[in-house]
Amino acid sequence: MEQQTLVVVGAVVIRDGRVLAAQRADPPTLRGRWEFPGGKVDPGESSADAVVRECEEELGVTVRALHRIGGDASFPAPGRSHTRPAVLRLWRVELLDGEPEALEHLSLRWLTADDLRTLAWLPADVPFLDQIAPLLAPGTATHP
Ligand SMILES: Nc1nc2c([nH]c(=O)n2[C@H]2C[C@H](O)[C@@H](COP(=O)(O)OP(=O)(O)OP(=O)(O)O)O2)c(=O)[nH]1
Repeated sequence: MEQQTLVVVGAVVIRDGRVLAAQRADPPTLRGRWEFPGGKVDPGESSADAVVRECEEELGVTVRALHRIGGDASFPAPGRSHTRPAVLRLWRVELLDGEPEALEHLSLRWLTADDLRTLAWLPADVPFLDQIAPLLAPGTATHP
């Protein structure tokens, strides 16, 4: 039987020329790697709704989904979902209320264009960096 694709959404939050990156706490194999905050789309949920929900759960903030950035990037599905195809889908979001906090991550950083390449990203995120860099201020952040 054909398996339904697992869609993971990531939120691209940009403020003052910097994009928010989040450092994973788990699972142990991914701990310490960087990603865009987000997670799996629930059955029957739109990816836009999922990115809003995940920002509330993981960062404690209210956002509005604006538009997608790039296409779907395939990656090996996590954990017990490994027999299903999986894709990462990024949404640019607008921060409406709250200050992002690392409620489920090890840490958060606001990155300039030059900072972007210095982190150990999850592999599926790397192809998106070329599309995100032009949206950011150049230079290295003095306040990580
Ligand atoms: N959130 C997020 N996950 C990513 C990115 N890139 C990437 O490969 N992934 C992978 C890591 C995980 O294997 C999977 C997302 O799983 P997750 O554990 O964050 O999902 P979730 O928040 O729904 O968690 P859970 O309910 O299953 O515990 O997608 C990214 O930029 N953001």
